[in-house]
Amino acid sequence: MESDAGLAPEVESILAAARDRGGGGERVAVDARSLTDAFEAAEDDERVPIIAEVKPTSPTADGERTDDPIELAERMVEGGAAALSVLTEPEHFGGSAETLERVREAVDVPVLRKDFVLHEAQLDVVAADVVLLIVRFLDEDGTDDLEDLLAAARDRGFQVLVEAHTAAEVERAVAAGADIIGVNNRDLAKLEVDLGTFPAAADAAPENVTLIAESGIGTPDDVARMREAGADALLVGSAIMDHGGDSDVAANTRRLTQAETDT
Ligand SMILES: O=C(O)c1ccccc1NCC(=O)[C@H](O)[C@H](O)COP(=O)(O)O
Repeated sequence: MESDAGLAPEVESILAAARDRGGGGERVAVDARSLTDAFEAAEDDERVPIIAEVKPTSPTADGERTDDPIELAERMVEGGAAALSVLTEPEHFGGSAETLERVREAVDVPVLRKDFVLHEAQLDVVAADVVLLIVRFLDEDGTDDLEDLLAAARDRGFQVLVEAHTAAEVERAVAAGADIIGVNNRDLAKLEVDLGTFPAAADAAPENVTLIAESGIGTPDDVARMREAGADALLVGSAIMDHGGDSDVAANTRRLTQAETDT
């Protein structure tokens, strides 16, 4: 990859580790649980479609959550999560492929693999229902192209969440053929969160794209703001995990999944 000028040191470190990480071995073949069906089921049940993230820690977290990730995942589903996201990045987020595998066995909702995939071989690490591809970190020297990775992921049976941060990146994702696009409110260059990001970028996506608002969402008011701006679903980590605390992740999830029904 070219120079990472302008990236926060933590992000440079994440990308350096991702470049060094190899792939799995055997080619993965997935019979994926449908993410859009899970969102529809949540809507039918009057739950806000939330992807709750099992994220033991992160460069911006206030501490670590050391409870059993499988129990956390099960409690998130009890709280109404339509889907789960599991960090598999080990060095900065405390994740692992093994955790994802165990979570996916323990729950029946779709599971997103959250990692920094730069090369096709890195898709062959673990079966998940959805994989993440981040526009900003692809199409650079030393990484595979977004289009090629999207096709390689679909060939293996994965659904693909393509992550953007600006309207231009949403357009890039659409041009590459993405049908599920996340707009990250966290600027991955500087690690700053601005909830104005999703509303500013969402209009660049056509109607037929499933749009997910990511990061920095913590309250029912934040849920309302993202939904009014066109979010079909929301990805929430820190506010549910309560890093450094020990609050009930089922209650934390329920507060957001019930945001449109509680008065
Ligand atoms: O969360 C971080 O600190 C972080 C740092 C560097 C790169 C990526 C990072 N997060 C990835 C994510 O997109 C979030 O885990 C996800 O959207 C949930 O965000 P939040 O609800 O704010 O925990």
